Amino acid sequence: MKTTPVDLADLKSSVLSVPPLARDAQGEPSKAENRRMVEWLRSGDVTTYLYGGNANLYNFGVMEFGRLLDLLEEIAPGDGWMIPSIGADFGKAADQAAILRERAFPTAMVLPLAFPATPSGLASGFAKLADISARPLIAYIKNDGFLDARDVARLFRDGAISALKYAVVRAEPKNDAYLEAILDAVGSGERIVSGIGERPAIDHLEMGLSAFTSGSVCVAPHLSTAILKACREGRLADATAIRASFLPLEDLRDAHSPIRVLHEAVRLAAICETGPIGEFLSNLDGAERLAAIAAAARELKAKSEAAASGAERRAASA
Ligand SMILES: N[C@@H](CC=O)C(=O)O
Repeated sequence: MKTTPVDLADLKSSVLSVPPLARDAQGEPSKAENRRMVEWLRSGDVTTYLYGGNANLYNFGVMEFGRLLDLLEEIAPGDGWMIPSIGADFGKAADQAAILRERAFPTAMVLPLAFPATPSGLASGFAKLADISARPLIAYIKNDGFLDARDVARLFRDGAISALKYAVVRAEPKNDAYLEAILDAVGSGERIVSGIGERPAIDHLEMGLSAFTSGSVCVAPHLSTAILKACREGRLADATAIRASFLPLEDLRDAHSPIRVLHEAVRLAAICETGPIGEFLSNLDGAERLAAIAAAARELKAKSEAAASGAERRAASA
């Protein structure tokens, strides 16, 4: 597992997968099933695993946190970068940051608390959490104005954060005054990752962001990696064509809850048995809805497998 400080190459080198957390029938995180998830991602050259919203860590207890960190260490590939999340409220985040201080994880992401919180209160809280954990953290902006752009720049300068996950949904991702203000204040997008999956990722990379996070990468890692690679090589038409394969599943995620649909999609595509989704959420039901998710997830996974075997064939004949 990567234990060195986060550098620019770490942020650029892989899609940042945001996996669901597989749990057993008793609701305990399952080492075997989460390992299957990570191995499938690794087969598609995905080396970064960010356990946050899709893992329902918003509702994960402090007393279980150490055991989760143990599990993440155990299932991490040798070159894997595991990123746990802390929070969302300050008190829970501070308790988790104290646990993190004793561990080798290079960073953790702070889950966003929209209420009760103010931009300046969040900025000073982030600095305290970085002190408690003794490492720079990853900030996660999901709502307009969550943090002041100048505070984001200051948190970077002071070493309180090493990256920002930017996830404010816009009808037109390139028309985003808040993101522009953050980019102006920080001076570059090299430590900012697009945080809303494949849909806005190409536009965000064009705007200078370094990479993107994704839930659906858990179904189709080879294709998501191909989007990142195509963007890096300036093949935007190729990236856009590959992205089209993700839209049926992304549409279902947007319609019925991104977290809940992903949890079932991974199971229905036979990637791993995800089990119960965790407290304060409930697994999706409804035969018709699950059938639609299964069809979209299986088709997307099949395309990822086809891309993988095409790449293997090309490598063998080269
Ligand atoms: N929310 C997005 C990106 C991850 O944070 C997704 O699940 O695709």
